[in-house]
Amino acid sequence: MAASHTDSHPARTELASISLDDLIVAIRAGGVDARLAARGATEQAAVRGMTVDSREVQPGNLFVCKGAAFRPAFLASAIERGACAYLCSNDAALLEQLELVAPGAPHIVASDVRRAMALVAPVVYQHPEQALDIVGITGTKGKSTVAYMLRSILLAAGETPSVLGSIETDDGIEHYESHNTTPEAPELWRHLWNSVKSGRHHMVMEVSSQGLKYDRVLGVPLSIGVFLNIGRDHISGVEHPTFEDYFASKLRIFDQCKTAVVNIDAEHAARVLSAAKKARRLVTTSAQGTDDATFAALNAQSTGLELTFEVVDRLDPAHPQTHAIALGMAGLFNVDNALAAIACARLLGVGYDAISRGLAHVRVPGRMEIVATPDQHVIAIVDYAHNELSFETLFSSIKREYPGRRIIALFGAPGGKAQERREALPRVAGKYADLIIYTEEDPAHERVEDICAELSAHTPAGVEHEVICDREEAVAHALDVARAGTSDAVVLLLAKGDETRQHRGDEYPEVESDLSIAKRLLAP
Ligand SMILES: CC(=O)N[C@H]1[C@@H](OP(=O)(O)OP(=O)(O)OC[C@H]2O[C@@H](n3ccc(=O)[nH]c3=O)[C@H](O)[C@@H]2O)O[C@H](CO)[C@@H](O)[C@@H]1O[C@H](C)C(=O)N[C@@H](C)C(=O)N[C@H](CCC(=O)O)C(=O)O
Ligand SMILES: Nc1ncnc2c1ncn2[C@@H]1O[C@H](COP(=O)(O)OP(=O)(O)OP(=O)(O)O)[C@@H](O)[C@H]1O
Repeated sequence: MAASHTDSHPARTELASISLDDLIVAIRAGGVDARLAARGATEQAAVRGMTVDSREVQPGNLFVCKGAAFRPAFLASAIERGACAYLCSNDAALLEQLELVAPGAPHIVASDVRRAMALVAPVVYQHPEQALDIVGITGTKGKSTVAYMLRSILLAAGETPSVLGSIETDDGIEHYESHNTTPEAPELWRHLWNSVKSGRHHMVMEVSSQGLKYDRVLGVPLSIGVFLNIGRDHISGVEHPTFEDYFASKLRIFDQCKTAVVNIDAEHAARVLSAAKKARRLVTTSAQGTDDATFAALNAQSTGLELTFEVVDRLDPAHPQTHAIALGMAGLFNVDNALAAIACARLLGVGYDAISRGLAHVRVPGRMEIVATPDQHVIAIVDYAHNELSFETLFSSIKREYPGRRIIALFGAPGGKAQERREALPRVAGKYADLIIYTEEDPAHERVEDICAELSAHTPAGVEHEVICDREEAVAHALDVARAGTSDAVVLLLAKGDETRQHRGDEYPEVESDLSIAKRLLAP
């Protein structure tokens, strides 16, 4: 997919200036009303780049005034930093306030400022999508994992894809720990532009339900849209009011993708498949080996240190092919994720040599990372699972993958939020674990002792458990207990992944990550 249109595109290194009139045309073409104000000053208003954050304004930027927490002072500061014009909503009181802080500044007034900023962003950033294959991945669980798997495969194939998701943002020019899974439209288009500027051909991005609902990805053409799974999550006053709203938001991914990749084993698959008809092409995956799927996995097994399976590839139905895959991660659910990554890679024209190498060496930070003693008596797994849904998936998978091993689980619960986890997590872990160790997990303004006492109180009767508030000490103790045991053990270090900070009070002090402690103590 990539090479055909990428190679025909000339290299671009600098953004051109765009007139406000051109931006108005783009907004109106997208069905949003817009008008230009302070026309007399517009000769100076040649736009180069744009932003929604006054703290990031560069000279020549268009500044977008939007948001619940927006203050006119942000515009004043944006102008001071060199913004040449602003975009705002058609609200008389707001317009009056903005005129006071930026008298005579040229601006565009739009009937829907969120959609308007998404409509102008591709024009400001000179349509970088024409030179990229953009892969969008949505689902309740597994988005980051699939993104990293696909990146690893593309790297093995000699490409350097950009990545945008909940863990990191890397577009070849900017590289940082992400704030949101899917950024606001102007930021997103800047990352697409940077990708083109740095000579990249692919953007692999996680697409959150919030991103879809609030038009952050409006107009971003996806070569491939992946729908992994859907479960109850992100339902709250500040996210989605209902499961229906959450589900419907996620299904919007099919409005903008050429090829849809759908996991047909997931719950609600029939509705997902029906929505996926909007895409020009449908490709399906199944880890249950079904003959109906375009990509199916057979004989999935864990060796303790890796997962192996065979993939049956029916992308060309007349010539199905089967390949052996080894994945350097734990968790049978990662076969679902690997199939999605394989499907994307194949659609992008990558062969099985690079697919096998990419998957064998993939590392997804803090997700099902394995550290073992040389004799494999103790296998530690660092994972990010932190809610009921991911605990249930993780523990049931571990029980099947490591039959006969003693299961020692270590986790806590965060302070000041998600109160129900204090009942749910011990209940789920208690069904599978032989020993649970409760410890610190971002206590914020609560006492770790109190949170752990609540977790202890909800532990099912008869399940052995301990409290060790100092997380480093707790991890060391879990590994010591496992090492000293007569039977082989798997130690699950949960919920923090490879995070290196604890949220204590208003501070975020640095701590050693679970992964680093496990490596130091088990495999120095
Ligand atoms: C704080 C908050 O709740 N913000 C939500 C709100 O944004 P908003 O447009 O009203 O903007 P705001 O946050 O009130 O800030 C006002 C504006 O002032 C600007 N500003 C601020 C300070 C300053 O000095 N100068 C300045 O210019 C800010 O850049 C911003 O543009 O309304 C938007 C929709 O209308 C939400 O997307 C957005 O969610 C924030 C970004 C957020 O973190 N949301 C989470 C729930 C989220 O999106 N999560 C998903 C992952 C979860 C999933 O899988 O669905 C994600 O994609 O990250
Ligand atoms: N396909 C899957 N099905 C169920 N659980 C999964 C799947 N993939 C990963 N998980 C679990 O979810 C956790 C988070 O995985 P990942 O970061 O890939 O998901 P995500 O969709 O990006 O999540 P988030 O939206 O929370 O950032 C993993 O640590 C693992 O426990």
